[in-house]
Amino acid sequence: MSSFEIYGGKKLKGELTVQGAKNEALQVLCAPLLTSEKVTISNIPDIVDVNKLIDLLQIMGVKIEKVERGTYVFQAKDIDLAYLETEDFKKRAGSLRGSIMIVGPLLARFGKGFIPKPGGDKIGRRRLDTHFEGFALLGAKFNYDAGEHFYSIEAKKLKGTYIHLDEASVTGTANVIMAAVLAEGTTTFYNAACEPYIQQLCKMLNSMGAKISGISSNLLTIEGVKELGGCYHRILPDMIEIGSFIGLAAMTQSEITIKDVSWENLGVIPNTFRRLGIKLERRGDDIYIPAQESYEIDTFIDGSILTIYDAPWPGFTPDLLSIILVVATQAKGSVLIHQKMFESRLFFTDKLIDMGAQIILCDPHRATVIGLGRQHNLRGIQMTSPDIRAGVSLLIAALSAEGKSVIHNIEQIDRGYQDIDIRLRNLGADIRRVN
Ligand SMILES: CC(=O)N[C@H]1[C@@H](OP(=O)(O)OP(=O)(O)OC[C@H]2O[C@@H](n3ccc(=O)[nH]c3=O)[C@H](O)[C@@H]2O)O[C@H](CO)[C@@H](O)[C@@H]1O
Ligand SMILES: C=C(OP(=O)(O)O)C(=O)O
Repeated sequence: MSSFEIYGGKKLKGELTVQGAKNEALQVLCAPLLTSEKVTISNIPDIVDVNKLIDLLQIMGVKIEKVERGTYVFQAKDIDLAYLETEDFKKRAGSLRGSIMIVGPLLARFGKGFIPKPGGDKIGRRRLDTHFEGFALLGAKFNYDAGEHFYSIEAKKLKGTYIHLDEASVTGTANVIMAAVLAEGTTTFYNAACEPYIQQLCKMLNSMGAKISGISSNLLTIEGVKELGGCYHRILPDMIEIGSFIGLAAMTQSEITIKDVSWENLGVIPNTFRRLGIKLERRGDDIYIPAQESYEIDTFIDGSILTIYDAPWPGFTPDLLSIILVVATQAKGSVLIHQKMFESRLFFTDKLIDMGAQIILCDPHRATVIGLGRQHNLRGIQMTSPDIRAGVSLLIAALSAEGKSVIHNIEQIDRGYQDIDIRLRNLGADIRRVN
């Protein structure tokens, strides 16, 4: 297990280039399974989860050619369906969340799909009902082996229909869309998730020949087509990484420019950080964050304490709430953080409390942060990263803290942040990877 050793309290300065979005990559990497033609994808982040999915696709029979770092050509001509019932498949596919999205394309093109209980962050219950309810409405039969935690699904033919999912699941929506594009007839899909990840997937599928309308809304109309062809697709910059960098700049009182962020795809993210009192400017397609001695949390209009909570897009993404929470620990004022979607994502606050932060964990979903307003600094400690976003939040806390911190289990951070230690060192951070 590797660790980061950090000596905090240094102001950083410089420019950061954003990697391609992890959660978009995990979706669009599954789309080449829908065609026998070549699909080129660029801006693929070089991170553990994405590389695991690329390896899995290759073992399944997809021909993969690396053009350069971040750009690959995929061709799914001969897929080894028998491999999907092996122990090796179960082990590999079960080690990340994104593997679940191979099921929709496999079902649509080959009439069957298999998946073990997928991995990903242990941040609370993460059900898959929406995925399989959607497939079942399209006419598929599914079977769940509770002993083996193994899902199998089958359909001779998928038929377009009206689908209204009970919740706007991100990966569930991606999966059902990829099944519906090759179904016979029209699918009307209501309560679809519409994160930029999904919008990007839909645009990519349309350039492969699919007929999806309503993109960026929660009502999609998908006219099934007989087959799809190749395309070129470029992944957007990772909005979660962008939010993490805004938090990093504020916490470490650093002047940082985040390059080429694709502003129009950031939704409420910049304004949510502004509500913590953080100054940030739009400069072309960059975000400029000046060095700020202090920042003060807004209140609601009536003077009551601000609440920041997650919601499906266009609401605030749950993946940035841990970052918001850590940034609030050094603000002036108080804020209630309400993590509605996941019930185990706020437990990392005990580490921040050990570092000297003032936080009341009200229940598994809610934490009140009473900002220190720089009255005193956080202090470095030894800690273990429980999940990807808590991991980066602890990293930001450590970079702002006095003295030495050690963060263990950084595999969690490597799952989603490419070369994070190298990029931080380029800004002047004192961070070292120890194996
Ligand atoms: C690989 C990937 O893309 N992972 C993302 C994806 O996971 P994933 O697609 O697994 O998450 P889902 O969108 O299915 O749902 C996440 C959780 O939120 C709850 N929920 C969801 C929708 C809703 O309207 N109400 C509600 O309460 C679900 O019950 C579930 O517990 O979306 C999550 C929610 O944005 C992100 O945290 C993950 O980073
Ligand atoms: C929860 C996350 O990832 P995953 O769904 O892959 O576990 C995340 O990216 O914050």
